[in-house]
Amino acid sequence: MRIAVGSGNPVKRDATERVFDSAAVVAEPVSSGVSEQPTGHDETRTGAENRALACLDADAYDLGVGIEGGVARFAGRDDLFLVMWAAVTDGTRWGRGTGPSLRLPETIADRVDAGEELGPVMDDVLGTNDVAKKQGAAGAFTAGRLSRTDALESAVVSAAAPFLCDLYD
Ligand SMILES: O=c1[nH]c(=O)c2ncn([C@@H]3O[C@H](COP(=O)(O)OP(=O)(O)OP(=O)(O)O)[C@@H](O)[C@H]3O)c2[nH]1
Repeated sequence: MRIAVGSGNPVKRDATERVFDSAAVVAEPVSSGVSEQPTGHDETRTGAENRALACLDADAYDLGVGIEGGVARFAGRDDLFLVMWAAVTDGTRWGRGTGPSLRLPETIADRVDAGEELGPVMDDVLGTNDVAKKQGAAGAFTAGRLSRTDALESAVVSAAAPFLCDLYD
């Protein structure tokens, strides 16, 4: 079984390795086909699906895993959340799932609403470099209690459910 994860970001590979046999996981950086900072669940989910399919096809893998971070509001509410979607496919069957949603502090939400990408905004606010490849916004907002790898692991294992449980067949 060979499994591709469609990103060069090490936290996405780590999250995928926690769910599947780690020796089988290969990082394949691919395009998400959506904007750098996806907005809304639909665009974020589409980015995860595009990555899963693109990396599956990159080198005849058995499973492709796509992970996408985005920002989204819930119906009728003003506050903006960091959300994360994962998709898993073998080319025929699909699994999709989300990780936790974390409310963005207002000053950060305002900058993302104005068009900035969350990762660079977080680096600017925290005085860090590439925080999205380390603890992530999730780690910063939870004082290290929930790293980005932890959060993305939840999304990947949720998306993997149809490949883990025969009730979906
Ligand atoms: O889901 C997340 N959990 C986090 O804790 C987190 N911290 C920062 N970000 C940022 O959210 C944007 C979209 O993420 P993203 O998945 O499209 O891209 P990425 O740049 O991280 O990786 P990739 O494009 O190389 O695969 C990017 O600006 C990331 O920096 C997070 N996203």
